[in-house]
Amino acid sequence: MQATIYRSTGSWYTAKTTEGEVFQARIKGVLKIDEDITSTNPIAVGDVVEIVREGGDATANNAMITEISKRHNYIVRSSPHKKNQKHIVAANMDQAMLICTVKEPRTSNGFMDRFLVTAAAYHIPVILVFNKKDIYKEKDLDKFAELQALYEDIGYKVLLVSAETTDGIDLLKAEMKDKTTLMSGHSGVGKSSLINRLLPGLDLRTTAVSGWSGKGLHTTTYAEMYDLPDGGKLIDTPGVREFGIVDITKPELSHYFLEMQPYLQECQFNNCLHINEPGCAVKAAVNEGEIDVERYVSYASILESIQEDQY
Ligand SMILES: Nc1nc2c(ncn2[C@@H]2O[C@H](COP(=O)(O)OP(=O)(O)OP(=O)(O)O)[C@@H](O)[C@H]2O)c(=O)[nH]1
Ligand SMILES: [Zn+2]
Repeated sequence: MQATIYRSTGSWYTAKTTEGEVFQARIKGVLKIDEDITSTNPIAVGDVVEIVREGGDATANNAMITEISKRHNYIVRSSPHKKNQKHIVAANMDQAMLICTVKEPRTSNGFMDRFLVTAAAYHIPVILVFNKKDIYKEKDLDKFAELQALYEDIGYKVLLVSAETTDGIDLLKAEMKDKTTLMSGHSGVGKSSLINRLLPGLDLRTTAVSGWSGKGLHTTTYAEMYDLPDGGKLIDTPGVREFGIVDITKPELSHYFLEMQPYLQECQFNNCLHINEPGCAVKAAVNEGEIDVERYVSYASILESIQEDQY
């Protein structure tokens, strides 16, 4: 039977068949995976697998996973447990939503750009969802408008919602209908509150943004997939602070800043990293205001964080 992984807790997986039957499944032997990736987890949420009911008992919903289908995409981050190893967060998504907010606690451009770069590298379209609209004062709305213009210009969709008042939630639902959407965001942005709006009855725990630091507490630990009531699936990811730029090399990086792409062929040197090289078309575009300065600052900072030995 073909099934999709909805949850993984290490050695056990929750798999749902196309008919909607739910199994607790585990891996039989060593799975052959047709990918050039070694990760700490062989199977991730969103994976499509072949399962066989265990022990021939038609009443027990235990199963063995015997095969895994080729992924059409996946997103990885550095393993939380093992240094220099990758952990597959989720597979087979149609899109990702990054939940952001301009206050309590404000999402930095650097954080957004890292997420956008990672998603671009894995060919996953991103929608930026700004939450907590209800508490935005005039200056916050101005900040939002500025960010909306910046990211929409590059080609990203940007939404403004409130989990508190449900303002904008219908638009969010419309974007998710019949698609598999990964939702991410740093702790405290209101991801759990939004998911509770999308999946009434689920009642994910939400935590008040903790004390003086303004940073939320982590309440979620495992990526998990849910069926949306109006069609489509939602993948909730743990309160990841940052998606690592695990697989990206320095020369590749500018390709994932989508607005830089048209200039890359114009640089004098074809291995230009767009920092100090003469005749750099990217820097010229920044100086002429065609590329946003803050995006360029993000670029330079991510470039610096990429290990030299990967270059
Ligand atoms: N004013 C306002 N507060 C909100 C909104 N959405 C969430 N919050 C509050 O923000 C805090 C964090 O919300 P959560 O839903 O727990 O945030 P989270 O992103 O899931 O955080 P983690 O569970 O730590 O990953 C809580 O105090 C929520 O009540 C909103 O739209 N407006
Ligand atoms: Zn250049």
